[in-house]
Parts: sequence; C-alpha cells; structure tokens
Amino acid sequence: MYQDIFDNTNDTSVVDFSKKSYLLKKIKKRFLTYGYRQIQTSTLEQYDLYQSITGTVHPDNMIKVIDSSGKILVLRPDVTIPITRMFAAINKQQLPVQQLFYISEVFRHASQENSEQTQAGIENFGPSTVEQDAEVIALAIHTLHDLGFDSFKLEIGQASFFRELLELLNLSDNARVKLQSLIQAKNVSEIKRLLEQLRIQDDLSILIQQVPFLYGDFLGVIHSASKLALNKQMKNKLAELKRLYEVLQMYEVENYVSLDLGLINHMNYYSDIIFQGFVENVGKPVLMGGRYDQLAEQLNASLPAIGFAIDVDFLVDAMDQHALFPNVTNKMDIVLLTEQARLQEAIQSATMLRSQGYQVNVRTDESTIPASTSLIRYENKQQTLECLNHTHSFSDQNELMRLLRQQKEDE
Ligand SMILES: N[C@@H](Cc1c[nH]c[nH+]1)C(=O)O
Repeated sequence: MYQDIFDNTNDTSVVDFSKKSYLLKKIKKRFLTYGYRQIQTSTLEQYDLYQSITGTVHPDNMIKVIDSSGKILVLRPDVTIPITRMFAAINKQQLPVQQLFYISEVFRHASQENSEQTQAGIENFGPSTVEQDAEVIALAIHTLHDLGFDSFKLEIGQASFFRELLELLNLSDNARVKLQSLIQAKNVSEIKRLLEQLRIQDDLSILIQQVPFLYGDFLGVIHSASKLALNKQMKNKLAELKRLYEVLQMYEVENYVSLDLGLINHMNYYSDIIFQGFVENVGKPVLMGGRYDQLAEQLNASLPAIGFAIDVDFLVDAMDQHALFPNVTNKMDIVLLTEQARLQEAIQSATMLRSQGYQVNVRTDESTIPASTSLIRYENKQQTLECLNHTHSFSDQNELMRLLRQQKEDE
C-alpha cells in the first residue's frame, strides 16, 4: 500500500533540475531575442471551455478537479487555448502584434498515467502571413541550434492542404480518423484497402494513395504534389509553401526543414502550416506547433496566430542522449570548517564570500563536510585555505580574497 505513495510522481532531482534550468535559460534567451515577452496563465481552467472547443486534448485525457461549489475544473492541458482565451476576452479583432512566451506545466492523462510536462512555447498573434510563419519557424530552428543539436529536422506540413484533400472524399468521422492515422503511419497497403472498402472513386483514390509519398526534400515534394489533380485552394497552398521556403532561405535555415504533406498533429485547431521538430535518434517530436487562425473564432473573436511548444522534459532526455550538457557538479565552491570558538569569525567570512558570489557552507563537524573545491580551516589559532592540493595560510579577509583570485587564475 505504501508503495502507491511513491508511484506516479514527477519529481526532478538536483542534477536533472540543473540540466532543465540550463536548457530553459538558453530557450528563454533566444525567445527574448525575437521580441517575445513572458506570460503565465492559470493552472486551473474551466472544464466547460475545453469541452466546448473543438480540436484540443480529448476530454478523457484531461485531469479534472472539483472546486468547493461543485464546478468541474481541469488542470491546464494546453497553453495555446488559455492564451487565446485571454486575448479573445479583451480583443474581438486582430490586435497589434502580440508576441508571448511561456514556461508552464501541462497536465494530460496518457495511457493509464497522469502526465505532467513542462512546455516552453511561444504564441504570435498578428497578421497571418508567410513571412510571419517563416520567422516563427526560424525561431524554432534557432532555439534547437542554440542547445547544441547540429543534426535535427523540422518537418513541415499543411493542415488545410490535407483537410481539403479529405473533404473531397466526404467521409464519416470514423473513416476520416482511420484514414488520417494510416496516412500518417504511411501504411500504403492498408490505405488502399480502406479506400476500396469505402468505394472511393478511382481518380481520388489514386490521389490519396500518393500522399504518403509526399514527404522529404521541400521543393521536390512541392513539385511532385503540383503534378497531382488538385483544386485551386490546394494549388494556392503549394504556392505559399514555395514562398515559405524562399523566405527560410533568406534566414539560411532551409537545410533544417523538410516537407511532409501527410503530416497531421494531435491538436486539430491548426488551420494552415504545422510543424514538428525531431532530433537525431529520438523517435518522438521535441517541438510541435503551427498556425491556428480560426481557434479564436470559437471564442467569438478574430485573432490569427501561430505558435509552437517545446516538450522540455523530453528535450532534457534528448540532450542527455546527445551529451549536450556541460558537466554538472554538486560541489560547493568553499567550505569553512571551524572550531566552535571561532564560529562567529567563520560566519563573517562566509557572509563576505557570499557577497562576492561564492557558494559557501560553514561547518563545525569534519564528518559532515560536503564536497567542495576549496576548504578553509579555522583551527589552532590559524586559518588556512586548501585548494588544488596546496595549503596556504592567510591573516585576514583581504589576503583570503587575493588567494582565491590567484586560484581562479591558476585553474
Ligand atoms: N499547444 C500545442 C503547441 C502549440 C503552441 N502554439 C501552437 N501550437 C501543443 O501542446 O502541442
């Protein structure tokens, strides 16, 4: 029974936390350079809001809480929707551009377990243009690059291209979901079988069977897709993708992108461009996003927007696998070991050293000394500094500071 208390936790150890904070610092710095400002939304959200919006996390996968009045709340399953809610409440029309970022926990119920993940993401509310899409994609690439990955890819898809295609088929919800997942899995033989079962007319069936092959080199895919019998809207979407690629070339990030016209995302609120970031040897995306120009319409506002979120905990694992963290040590900079009679003197030195930014502990018992780079002893009427296998005695704080500076130079 007691074991239950220890299961299903999401604790982060000291070492992992220092990795996480290293990563978050880098991400935050990069987001700031593109003009994003940090925001925080409430952890508890109205269940009704999420139930009424289509295209979000499935209600069964939300973690519910009941408040004192009996109302059902959910632990924030997504950040994009609360931010859209926030702006839709104040602005019914397009705002002056709003560029926001967040570092927040999201809570989802996944395969029998409650999962809590930290997401670091951005949302950009403003005119829906290809140039804006390119800037957001460049930011995503720039961020992954900052973390030290040199081999990663951003797979780009087009939600409306795909949707148009499916609409031509007039399918039931069930059949659509099934076909979508087969296309995403690129399961060609099952797609063929399903289309036969559904008695889809030949020319459309041939078109759909081509979709799993529409991935890879960006311009190559656009070229292959343009040869298929597409309607005008789909042709326009391809022209936009071509322009997107041109702008990504201006950012000099075109080598990091590929195109997958069969790409779908678990969130259905995306209206146009969607993307997922993959790093080498890791099967799941570490970054997900896209344009969601119609989401705010469900909240009676017109606020085109684009954004993405990074799964921070997953990225920590990926960075670990790629050995991208600098050595993390648990060591104190300095430990002061003192006899009881000189405790006050040691405490005063510790205060002075902390004011200089050193990490310092004072101890009176040798058996409790934590690992440290340097040890200062106050004993037998003497004070000494032990570091790098040398022992130096010093007479006052000035001399101690001089020794420590010297030690830094020698390191
Ligand atoms: N909220 C999305 C990511 C995203 C942010 N902005 C747009 N999309 C997710 O959790 O997958």
